[in-house]
Amino acid sequence: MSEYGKLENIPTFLTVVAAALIRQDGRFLLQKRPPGKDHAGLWEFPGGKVEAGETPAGALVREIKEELQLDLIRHNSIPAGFAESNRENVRVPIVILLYICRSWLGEPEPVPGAEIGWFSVAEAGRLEMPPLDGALLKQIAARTDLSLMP
Ligand SMILES: Nc1nc2c([nH]c(=O)n2[C@H]2C[C@H](O)[C@@H](COP(=O)(O)OP(=O)(O)OP(=O)(O)O)O2)c(=O)[nH]1
Repeated sequence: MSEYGKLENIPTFLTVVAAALIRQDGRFLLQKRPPGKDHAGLWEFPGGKVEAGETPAGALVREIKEELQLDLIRHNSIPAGFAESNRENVRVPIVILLYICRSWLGEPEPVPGAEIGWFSVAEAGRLEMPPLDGALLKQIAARTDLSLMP
């Protein structure tokens, strides 16, 4: 947490950053949220909320380190798409910015209670994911190199 505190306490939308960490075989990492958090049991792209004072790219580096013990190489994270929640049905709307990352340092290690796996777009489409992730998957699938995988 930065010294400025949580943006959740201000009536605005929240910016969330997330990464599609794509392995050489084209599969990307998803993690299953541990019990007790929002979206427990659903598969998600690793990431989290941008904190006050951070840039989205800076927040991505921090979140990926916190959640997976990986060091991202900042210039290798490419914006890949976004999704936003509908203002109805939610307490605080969010905008998720998705980046594609194809290189990093380290081996992913999930936080206690979380599970990780590597999936093609087709495989991910069969997992239980939060509603906004369907839109993110479609944007990844639009990349021809990934959409052709079984
Ligand atoms: N990381 C991530 N969050 C997602 C995805 N899809 C989706 O709807 N979300 C939502 C869930 C949460 O409302 C929000 C991310 O919040 P978070 O709980 O991961 O954020 P954080 O790590 O900063 O956690 P905290 O400090 O609030 O506990 O975005 C996704 O694919 N990845």
